[in-house]
Amino acid sequence: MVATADSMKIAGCKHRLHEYYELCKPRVVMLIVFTAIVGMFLAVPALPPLSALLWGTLGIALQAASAAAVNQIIDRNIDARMARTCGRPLVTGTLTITESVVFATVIGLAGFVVLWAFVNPLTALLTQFTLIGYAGIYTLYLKRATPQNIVIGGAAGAAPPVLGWAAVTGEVHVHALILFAIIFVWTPPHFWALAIERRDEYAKADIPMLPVTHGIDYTRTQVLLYTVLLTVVTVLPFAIGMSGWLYLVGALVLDAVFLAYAVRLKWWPRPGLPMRTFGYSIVYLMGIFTLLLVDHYSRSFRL
Ligand code: HEM
Ligand SMILES: CC(C)=CCC/C(C)=C/CC/C(C)=C/COP(=O)(O)OP(=O)(O)O
Repeated sequence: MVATADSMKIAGCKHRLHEYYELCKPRVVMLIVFTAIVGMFLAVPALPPLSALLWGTLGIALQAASAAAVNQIIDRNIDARMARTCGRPLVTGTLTITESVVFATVIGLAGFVVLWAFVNPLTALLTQFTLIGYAGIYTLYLKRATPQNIVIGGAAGAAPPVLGWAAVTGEVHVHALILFAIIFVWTPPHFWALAIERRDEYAKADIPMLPVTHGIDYTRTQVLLYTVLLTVVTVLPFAIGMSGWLYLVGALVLDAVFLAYAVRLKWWPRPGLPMRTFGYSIVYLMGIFTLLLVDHYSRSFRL
């Protein structure tokens, strides 16, 4: 009997820990942190200092997780109205608002202190602005105000490689801004592919996402146009000598597949294609940043 009560307590504890984990949007944050780490490695010809790498990664991850938690606190009523998000901890009530606010504040402050004390003030401040950009400007205002919400708000999601670069060098380099541009232009096709699939849910929740305000066909056109622009932007690292042939060839293959998805979505749409395009967008971004990294070291060490 005692053993059963204990094991129930442990199970309850594990469940709550899992809910805090979900509050951080862990899979999105992992990809965000990956792009920041690539920014750190690209910032120097050899290996970045271990201290900047470890503390920088920890600080950026804590602040990104805090931003995601604040997003869920602010959006709890919207999340409750959409099937995709109605299982979130603040909607189901497994976490209270107070618990979530305390959690988001503690990890956000911890992230800021880590960056300020062990990395550099520039990275701490830029990461804090990024948090405010996503949790404050995008979530609180843009998301509810304009169908261009994710184009403007995308700047926050695109900042992490710049943060990683700044963590290692203490400056914002033009090469870091090219990494920013890649994620910035990638965000609309990433999100609008999903929004096409979830159009009715956004309409129900009164969120002016592009497929709700301008229709699905117009959104498909925008996905295609941004994917074309993305192809151009992903050639820039090669064009300015930041990356080599290995990167260029790999990036063009990834671009060709993304374009094929976008073209099919526009002229040969069928059920399931928007979600497959969305899924591919994630593979694509991981692929582009992995190529940048591998190409960088293949050139540094003349592999
Ligand atoms: C304003 C910018 C962005 C918006 C509006 C957005 C929107 C979304 C949405 C709504 C989902 C949830 C899909 C679902 O629940 O099925 C999602 C998933 C995802 N996003 Fe984004 N995203 C943005 C930026 C980013 C950035 C910058 C990254 C990474 C660098 C990213 C990586 C991911 C990943 C990895 C997933 C899959 C998560 C999972 O499997 O649970 N997103 N995005
Ligand atoms: C380093 C740092 C502070 C980074 C912060 C940037 C960050 C966490 C960006 C996340 C992008 C994202 C998941 C947007 C979706 O929000 P949504 O509200 O439209 O999606 P939802 O409906 O799934 O909640």
